[in-house]
Amino acid sequence: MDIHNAIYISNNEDKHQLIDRIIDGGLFEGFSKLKGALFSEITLNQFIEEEIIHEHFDVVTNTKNSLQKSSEGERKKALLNHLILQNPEYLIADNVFGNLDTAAQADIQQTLKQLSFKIPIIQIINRMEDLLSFINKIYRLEDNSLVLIDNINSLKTNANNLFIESLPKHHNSSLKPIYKLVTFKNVSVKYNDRPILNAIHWEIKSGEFWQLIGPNGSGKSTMLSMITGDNPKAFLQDITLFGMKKGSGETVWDIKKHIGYFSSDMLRGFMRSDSIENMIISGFFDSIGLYKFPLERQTLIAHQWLRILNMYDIKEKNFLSLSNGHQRLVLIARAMVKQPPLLILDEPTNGLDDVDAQLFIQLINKIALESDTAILYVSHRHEVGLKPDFIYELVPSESGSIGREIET
Ligand SMILES: Nc1ncnc2c1ncn2[C@@H]1O[C@H](COP(=O)(O)OP(=O)(O)OP(=O)(O)O)[C@@H](O)[C@H]1O
Repeated sequence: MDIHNAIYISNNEDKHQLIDRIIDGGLFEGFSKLKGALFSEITLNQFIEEEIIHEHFDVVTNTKNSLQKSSEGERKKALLNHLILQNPEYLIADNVFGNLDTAAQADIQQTLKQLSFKIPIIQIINRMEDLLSFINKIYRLEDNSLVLIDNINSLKTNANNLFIESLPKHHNSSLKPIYKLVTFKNVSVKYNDRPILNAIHWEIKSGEFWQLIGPNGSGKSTMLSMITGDNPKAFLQDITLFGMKKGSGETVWDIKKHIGYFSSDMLRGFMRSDSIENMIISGFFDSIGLYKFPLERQTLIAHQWLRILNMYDIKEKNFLSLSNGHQRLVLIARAMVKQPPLLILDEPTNGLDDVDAQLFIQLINKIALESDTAILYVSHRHEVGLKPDFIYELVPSESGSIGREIET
């Protein structure tokens, strides 16, 4: 019946403006008269804000939790069901698979396919592998107009190896070397009597590169929050972090000084205007944006990172003027300047386009190869080119997820 369109955009394009133009009917004729729905993280964030302000929730998840307390996957499924119930006359589907595991992807794909028999769907994509099977036409934006793409392969680009400079040599003498960074012994967690993690035994040692995988809701974020010190449930467990037994009087700062952290959510709502250079230096102070005066040594290390990223010449530029992909590279440098024993990357490529995702992966592999920092990379997506040493998988069961190490 209907024609289903996709628009391929890079991280340099203004997605909000694009969505507004679709809704106004400026890109596809007749849409201004129809009632549309937007399946996007933009809509999800609006509902989450509503929940916070009004303390009631409109969108109900499978587990009957609020969106705030739900996993990313649960949120997306709940949002799509909610939107369909509003009987839209067309749907804009943006970053459909971001943060979804394989089973949830198949589920959402199936729901959208059913919907495509009834209403037109416009998909906004920045990863070609995310293209929905029923899409008839693919466009890209050129000078604000849509240009039809005849050959998908013409979009495939290779990010060349751009990070040539070596990483700064070891200099962080304030932390004593620790071999076992994270030890979980028999860790089990429940929320409201619902078992989430079941007897997890896991260890991350110095310099190791781990990927943590598991379907939506299996407890990956829960595991991370117990490492970063943000989850009170960790106090009841046998967990040792950076040589300190959990609950032995350690402060959150004792833990955080060992960790560099990046998540694709970090910049949500970030508006502060600061230079790229200051953004990197702020990693020494665990702030986002610079509020203190740096030491000369700290500035020099930040300059080394600017050269690695090929951004030295633009170091005075406003961080916010960079593309989303380049902002993430800067935030990795920010997380790395203090040479943390552990770098945590939580769904780091969510929302990146193909080229920027390749660049990002290159930088992470380089850090794994050239530094003593251990890496914990949490993601559903199998990233082509990512080279972890070990994979830890959470496998859900009635009595909570069990963990196992699988072949890389
Ligand atoms: N504070 C909380 N109160 C109640 N339930 C919670 C809370 N935090 C998480 N949960 C539930 O625990 C389960 C595990 O959530 P978690 O976010 O750790 O999973 P995940 O593997 O990170 O999922 P995703 O990949 O979808 O982000 C989910 O079912 C979630 O709804």
